[in-house]
Amino acid sequence: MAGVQEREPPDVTRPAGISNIEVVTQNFDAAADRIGLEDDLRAVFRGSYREVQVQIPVRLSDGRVRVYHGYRVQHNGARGPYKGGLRYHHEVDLDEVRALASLMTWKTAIVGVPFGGAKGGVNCPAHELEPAQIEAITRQLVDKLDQTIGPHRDIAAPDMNTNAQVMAWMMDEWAKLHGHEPAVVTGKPISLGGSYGRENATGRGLVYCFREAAPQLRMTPAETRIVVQGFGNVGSWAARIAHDLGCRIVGVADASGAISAQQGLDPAALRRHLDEGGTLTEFPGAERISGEEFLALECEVFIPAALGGLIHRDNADLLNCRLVLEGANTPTTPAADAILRDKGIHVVPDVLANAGGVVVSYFEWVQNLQNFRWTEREVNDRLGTSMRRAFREVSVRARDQDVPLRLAAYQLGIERVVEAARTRGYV
Ligand SMILES: NC(=O)c1ccc[n+]([C@@H]2O[C@H](COP(=O)([O-])OP(=O)(O)OC[C@H]3O[C@@H](n4cnc5c(N)ncnc54)[C@H](O)[C@@H]3O)[C@@H](O)[C@H]2O)c1
Repeated sequence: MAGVQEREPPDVTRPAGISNIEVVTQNFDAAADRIGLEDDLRAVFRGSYREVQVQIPVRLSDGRVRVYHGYRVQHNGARGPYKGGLRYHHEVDLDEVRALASLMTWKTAIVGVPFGGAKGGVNCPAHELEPAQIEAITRQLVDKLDQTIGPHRDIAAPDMNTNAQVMAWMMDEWAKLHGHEPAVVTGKPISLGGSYGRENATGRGLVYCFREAAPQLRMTPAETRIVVQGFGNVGSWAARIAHDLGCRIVGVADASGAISAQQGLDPAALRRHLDEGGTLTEFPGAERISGEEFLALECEVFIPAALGGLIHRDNADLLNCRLVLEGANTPTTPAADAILRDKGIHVVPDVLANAGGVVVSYFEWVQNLQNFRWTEREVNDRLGTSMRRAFREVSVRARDQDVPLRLAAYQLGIERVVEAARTRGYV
């Protein structure tokens, strides 16, 4: 299939002029071509099984009512209950949620957890809203998705601008309608049945992937400089865990700007600085740099952990690293992927690299269903086992077929989902 062309992005540090759904569809088609997936089956997996859109009116502090849209897309449930995060962001729309739901289908299959793929979102400007308004939006969303979600139907988790508190409100609202059932969401606070290790699982999973990839690329933690784009849950935990391993964090960007520190910065101190109300660019001991300088920072590992589409046709050539570990979903467009490949930069794709979150979400769900809590050590060890196995299976496929890890990962994921759907008689 001819690739979808990227439109002109506004500047090199803004997302690409190609949507998440176009990126996911191109990646899916490339893998479907390689495994020779028939056109009729392709049509099933290119679309979603169920898409729900609800209206969420909220009264703001100025007394006006503002109407937001809430979405839940269930892409495919052949391998188990639907599973996927919930994103609050003013740019959320149905196409973005569709793309992220489809990614979840392949991701759960690649790491071997028995879930299907789903995603949800509300197009609200989360940073401008009071906690009480976020709570009201969350409770309305659960009421309106009452028949769509459930512990054996569709289980939500945090994503951009949602957190353990939002999951606690979801669980509480669900309990009013159906009785106490913590397994309806994952990523909950520990006090409400959350799992040890869930909060940092995605970042930890990224570091497990780094540990697998490093020997193949002759890298050692002590000689590894890391640049992190996005310093929220995923980026800040990946930075802290990699720093503990001995890596040097030499650049960080968030929505407010970018900094560099060739001698390395302490990501735990940076997290505290931000939590106490400081801004990234005022962090002591680091130099404020432009978005373009940030992308061009010399390092071994670049970790995109913010929005989709931030590495695209017009800025991929700036990257000055040996390995991209995709913490964010769809951070690299297909055109950028090709540019990175030509530059000899390896990419551990989102569907593998950031799967640690859904793996530990699965562990949390299992613990909730068993009413039994594992220790943090058990959770982290089991996460390591899952990530190592997935990384090795994808690497073997990539090596045997001489294809990039992304293509190999999608092929494995699609094959597993198609097999489950066929065996169940769904297709
Ligand atoms: N939270 C999880 O468990 C999880 C799991 C898998 C994938 N992801 C993906 O990881 C990404 C980040 O998720 P999160 O939960 O860490 O979100 P978050 O809201 O905690 O953090 C997002 C970070 O990105 C920064 N950011 C936003 N726009 C930016 C820009 N243009 N340039 C640089 N930084 C920018 C924000 O300032 C913030 O630091 C998303 O793509 C999400 O889908 C998250």
